[in-house]
This record gives sequence, C-alpha cells and structure tokens, in this order.
Amino acid sequence: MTAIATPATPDFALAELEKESRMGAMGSETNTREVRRISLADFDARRAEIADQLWDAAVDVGFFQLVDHGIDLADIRAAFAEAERFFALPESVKAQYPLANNAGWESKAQVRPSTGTADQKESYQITLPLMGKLFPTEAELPGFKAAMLAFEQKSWEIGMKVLSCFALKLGFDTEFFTRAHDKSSAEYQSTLRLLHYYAIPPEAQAHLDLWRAGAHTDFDCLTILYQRQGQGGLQVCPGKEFEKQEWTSIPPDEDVITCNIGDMLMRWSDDQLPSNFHRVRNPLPGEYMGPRYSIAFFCQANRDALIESPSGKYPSITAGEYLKQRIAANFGRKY
Ligand SMILES: O=C(O)CCC(=O)C(=O)O
Ligand SMILES: [Fe+2]
Repeated sequence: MTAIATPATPDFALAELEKESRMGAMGSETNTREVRRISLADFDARRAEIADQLWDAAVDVGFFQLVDHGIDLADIRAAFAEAERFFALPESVKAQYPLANNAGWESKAQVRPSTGTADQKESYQITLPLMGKLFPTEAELPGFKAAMLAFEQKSWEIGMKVLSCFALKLGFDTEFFTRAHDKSSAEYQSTLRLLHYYAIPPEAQAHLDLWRAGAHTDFDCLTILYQRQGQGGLQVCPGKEFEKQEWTSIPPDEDVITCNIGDMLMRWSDDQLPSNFHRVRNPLPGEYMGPRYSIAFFCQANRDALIESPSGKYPSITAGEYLKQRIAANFGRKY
C-alpha cells in the first residue's frame, strides 16, 4: 500500500506509515532478545526501583512482562470466557454492533499498511464513552457488560501503575498520566479490545499467506496484553533494529501481563521510550492450528490531554488530534 500525502496528513503520521509499510515480510527469528519480567509486588514501597526496571526494559526491547501484578488468574480466565461467549454469538447479532471510532465489532476488516491484507481475526472494542448501544443486550449475553466493565477497570489500574513509573522517570508527578487517562471524563478514549484469530481450517494449512495480525506499532501510550496458554504467535521487532527484520517470539503465559510502549508515549517522551513493531504470525506446520484469543487494553490519553514535548522536540498536540491523524493515515479513519 502506498501512502498518499494529503494536506491534512502531517509528516509524523506519514513517516510512521512509511516505516510500517516496509515491515510486511516474514523476516527471520532470533531468540537473543530478553523480554524481561518485572515484579510489581509491594508496589508503593518499591515504586522507584520498579520504575528503573521498567524503564530499562522498555528502552531495551520495548516489550516487558509484569508478574505479581495483582490481577487474579481466575479474573483473567473469566474475561477470556466472556470473550469466547461474545465471539460465539451469531454473526447477525455481532453485526448489530459495528465498529466505528474505536468501539464495536469488526471481522477481517483491519488492513495493516505492512501487509495490505486484512488481519485474519475478529475483534470487539470497548471504549467507555462511545458505547451507546454497542453492548449486546442482557438477553443476548447476560452478564457480559458488567464483566467487561470490571475487567476494563482492573486493566486501567495496572496501566496507570506502570505509567506512574514512567511519569517518575520523565520528571512528571506520579499521577500525571492518571489525570491524562481520567475515566470520569467524556474525553476518555482508552480501549479494551477482545481479539479472536480464526482457527485455520485443514485445507488452508499448507498455504498460509495471510497474517493473523500484520506488523504494526500501537498508537497508544501503553498496551496491556493478556495471552492464553498454548496460543502463541506474538512476535516483536524493536524499532531501532527494524532494518534487520529479526523477530523474537513472546510465548504466551497466562500468569504474566505483557506490555508494550505505543507511539503516543514515544512522542511524549521525546522518543526516549520506543514503540516497537509487533505482529501475530500464523502457526507453522505441526503447531497448534486452533483459534487464538487475546485481550488488549490500550491506554490512550484522553482526547483533550495535551501531549507536550519535555524538551520542545515536537510541537504540542492533543491526544485526540494525534490519534485521529494516525488512524486517518493508516486506515482511512475507521479504527
Ligand atoms: O493478539 C495479540 O497478541 C496482539 C494484538 C495486537 O497487537 C493489537 O491488537 O494491537
Ligand atoms: Fe498491537
């Protein structure tokens, strides 16, 4: 896919798009990078130490995993059970809740600039102020909405803990990003996304060309990702090494929460914290070919939050405008 410059598309959005459109090849695999595990135990007393560890891991590989994070495994499994129930609804029901502006359901509709083909998945996004009638009814899916709201809250809390550490390291007060992701505001735009990558039918297994999720960076400040045991495929390629196209697998482990830095925090940190390319590759022959479920929470600063460059490297921009421009450049306004 080629980037078409329009007067409304700013340079930063086009530069990201150009980079992304060069990331569609298979590349090679390397296991020499370490995706570090960081304990959040005794968080309040250890915040400064944890902040140092998170910063080092983020600067190094950009992906890291949280342990002792305080979310019960039972809650994570229950959220996945809800996601499975949602995706098992008939298509005619899901189609009543179509994706618009980061909220709602889509299937095989997200075309990544890296691949030019649609991700082989369906997803359902929950962005609180935008939900209107986008939750399935209690008759269709009893208990779903309440369970998802509770899980969204837990994910937000973890996200804000991690962001409070990055705030410290950037010289902001610890509540700086919590205010920027204020849930009580109508400008809130953080998103919980349920993902279902389709099982690969036997006849397709010999010639897998489409991607489960094409290579991309996330637009947000921080992504919190839950993976399921045995359902692998996530790979990362640090942006600073993108010329080499060497990918490192992040094996799923339901006991950890995987995190990555997004483009918004990269800009907010004057590029000190890199957002990194990642993708979900298809299973290889002999690997598990069943469905893959994952859940992501995107900490996207509120629309009216002002992203101000600490050193003046970038002009100030609201998070709403920033996201709008990135989405328009990559996807023609849909996501
Ligand atoms: O499903 C995954 O493991 C990754 C999903 C992802 O990268 C995204 O939705 O942005
Ligand atoms: Fe992503």
